[in-house]
Amino acid sequence: MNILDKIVAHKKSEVAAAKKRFSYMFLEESEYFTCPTHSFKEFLTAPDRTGIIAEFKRKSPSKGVINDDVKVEDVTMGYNAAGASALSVLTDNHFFMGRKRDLTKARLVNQIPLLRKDFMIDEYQIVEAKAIGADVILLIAAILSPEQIRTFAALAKSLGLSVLLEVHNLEELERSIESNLDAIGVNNRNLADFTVSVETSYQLAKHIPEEFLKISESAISNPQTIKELKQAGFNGFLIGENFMKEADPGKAMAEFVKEL
Ligand SMILES: O=P(O)(O)OC[C@@H](O)[C@@H](O)c1c[nH]c2ccccc12
Repeated sequence: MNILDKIVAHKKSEVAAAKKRFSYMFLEESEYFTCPTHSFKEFLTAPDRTGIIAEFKRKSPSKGVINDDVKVEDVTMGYNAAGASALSVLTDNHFFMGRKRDLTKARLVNQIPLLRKDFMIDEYQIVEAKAIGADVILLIAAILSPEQIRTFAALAKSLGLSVLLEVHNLEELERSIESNLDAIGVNNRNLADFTVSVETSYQLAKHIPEEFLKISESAISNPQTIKELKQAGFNGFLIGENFMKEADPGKAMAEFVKEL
């Protein structure tokens, strides 16, 4: 079993347990449930922002523990002050040491789009994303059927959430693309074996229709790469480890942004 299969298997049992403990009705009681969301498109195309989607990630299956010594409020406020267009917070606990509570803590102190970074395999998680304060959900093409992508995206839209579809190759892109998506993210990391190449973004860019935001995800560690990705038509740049590996990730981002 590759890592992605393991994550999905674990996620299925996690979601089944969560569903038993908290009903949909309970989720809908959240104060966030009726709150208006921040538009991913608007913030990513705002001229006074960097296009960077800055990620809070303590640990990953590929790198192990990256940073377990920082507070989510401090890091996300630092990212925001450094010009992040959006924030990404891992909520998977078993593989990434994230918590749903991390996302809600980031929500309380930031007024820019907040992406729930998790492995969505069930409608319940989308309703839950809204209830914990997210603005954007991630749908990973590698683990979802076109039918699931369609129904999950429609549900997200009905809740006012933006949808980021993640693809890693042309086949995933072609089978998954549909009108309820807001952004297409090209993951430069192959989630099945962890190899990374920014080339993946350049190769797929021309196949992404104009109407969708283009995001390049993972393995970005150099401001020059962002300049080149912008030239290739990318609007957004998802960066995690390069900032999180530093003692003060917000400060690391502020330094990085000076060279853009
Ligand atoms: O830390 P990096 O290499 O900058 O990557 C960030 C982000 O793209 C990565 O965390 C990611 C991309 N797609 C995912 C899906 C699930 C979990 C994590 C991810």
